Amino acid sequence: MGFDAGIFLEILQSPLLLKAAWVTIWVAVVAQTIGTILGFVLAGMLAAPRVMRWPALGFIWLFKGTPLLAQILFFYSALPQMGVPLGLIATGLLSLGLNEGARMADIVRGGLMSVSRDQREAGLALGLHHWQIFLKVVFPQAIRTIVPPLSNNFSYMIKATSLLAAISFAELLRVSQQLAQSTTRSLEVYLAVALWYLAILTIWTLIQHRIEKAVALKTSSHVTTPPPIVEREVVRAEPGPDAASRLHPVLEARNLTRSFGPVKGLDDVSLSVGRGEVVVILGPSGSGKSTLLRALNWIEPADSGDVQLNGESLPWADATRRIARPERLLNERRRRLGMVFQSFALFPTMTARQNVALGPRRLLGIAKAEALRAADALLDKVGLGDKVQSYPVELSGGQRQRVAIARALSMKPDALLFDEPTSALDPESIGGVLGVMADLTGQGLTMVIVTHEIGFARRIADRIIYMERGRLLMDLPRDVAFTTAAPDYFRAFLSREG
Ligand SMILES: Nc1ncnc2c1ncn2[C@@H]1O[C@H](COP(=O)(O)OP(=O)(O)OP(=O)(O)O)[C@@H](O)[C@H]1O
Repeated sequence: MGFDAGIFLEILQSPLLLKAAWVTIWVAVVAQTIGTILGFVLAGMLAAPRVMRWPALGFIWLFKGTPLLAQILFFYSALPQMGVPLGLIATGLLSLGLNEGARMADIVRGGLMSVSRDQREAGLALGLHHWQIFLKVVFPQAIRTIVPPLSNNFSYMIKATSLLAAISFAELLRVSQQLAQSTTRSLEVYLAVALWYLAILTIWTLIQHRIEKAVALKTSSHVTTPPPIVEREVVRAEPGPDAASRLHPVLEARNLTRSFGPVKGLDDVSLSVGRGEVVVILGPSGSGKSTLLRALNWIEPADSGDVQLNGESLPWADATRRIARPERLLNERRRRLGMVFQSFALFPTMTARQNVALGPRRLLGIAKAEALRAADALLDKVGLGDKVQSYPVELSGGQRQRVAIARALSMKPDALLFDEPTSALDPESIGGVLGVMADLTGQGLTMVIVTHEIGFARRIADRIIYMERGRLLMDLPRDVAFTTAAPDYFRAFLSREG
């Protein structure tokens, strides 16, 4: 008997299959809901003292360690014999729901653990109750980690309902078995059922995208109109014929622009940094200093302009025609620029020496023993010879930042970029980090430093750059920048910053 398209279409739309599809959907939804709630309860028990943890562990062990079909048959046949008669619907929902609870417990636990401890501590410090911290702080963040695997589990749940056919539950598979027997058209019937499953799962995939979008971190759609630009005279000292930025330019930005809605993060910024120069970028908060530094390293995209490293051009297209750069090209470029972040950004699962040795080992292909030896030497250089085996969590802020500097140095970069390296530090640690940076300036390294430490800039910079509202307004040698020859707006900034 060959395939008959007419019969297939008739079966596809048959009220029996339609009803069975509906049963499949609601059973999956209710079982998933039971499983998800149970998952949260079990995850809570796992985080509780031992007396609560053991029953949760036992439950998970039992339900994850035995086949779902065996659990369904147990609830269906063994429980009534033990004096607990369950109806067909209860058996189906309970077996799928309990099994899912065991699977969800780990997913929920992973989600809750993904929220960093300082978020809870910040809530406690505000005086929030534990349940308020959970509802307002932890849950909204954890849910972003929980939703993708939860959605995946629900897709599995839709298919797992077919196991209920074993206890004659009238879901899609069971009904199709009956239809195949009564019509003797198994090819058309099973094809129709497969299409039904596919349709349900496709709709679910679309809903899943919506949910993931809804729980993703929001960016504000509020558009602020920037205050009108105050016209300022741009003051740039023309570099002399033997200036490093003219003779040996390492890093050059040409006409970089970057807009965030109506806000101009970078407004036609050009600058050239010569080999061995120490350039400090100053400016009020929000003036575009970090955006510039990140664009120089291709971490932040620019709308247009060009960033040259040792004369090698890597232009951004204009705003309407962004060029997709091959990742390999960008990585090669980034490897030649070391970057130190405000928040240290050390890898928490690695010791100080592993953090420092990672780049040379993995990217420069240096042998492990040699990379570790070099890492120890660099850590010694930044005053952390006794901390090579410590993990980031065991180090103070200042020590972490010094490891970050050693890590940036480990790649022997052409230039080092510092993005407010001391802003997250207490006054005592700031001195140590600035001391290490000051030492580096004496070693011929090319450095671009964004900082609010005016005194430090005054001591170590070769050139001072001043930015305001995304514009580079001043570029002067240090000796001139801190004199009365500097423009009024810069001197006003210095007196404001104290
Ligand atoms: N991802 C973003 N989305 C929207 N606006 C942004 C974004 N990043 C930066 N901006 C805006 O661009 C401007 C420049 O920001 P940037 O972080 O570069 O300033 P900054 O000079 O480094 O400030 P600070 O000294 O406070 O760190 C600011 O007005 C900021 O609000």
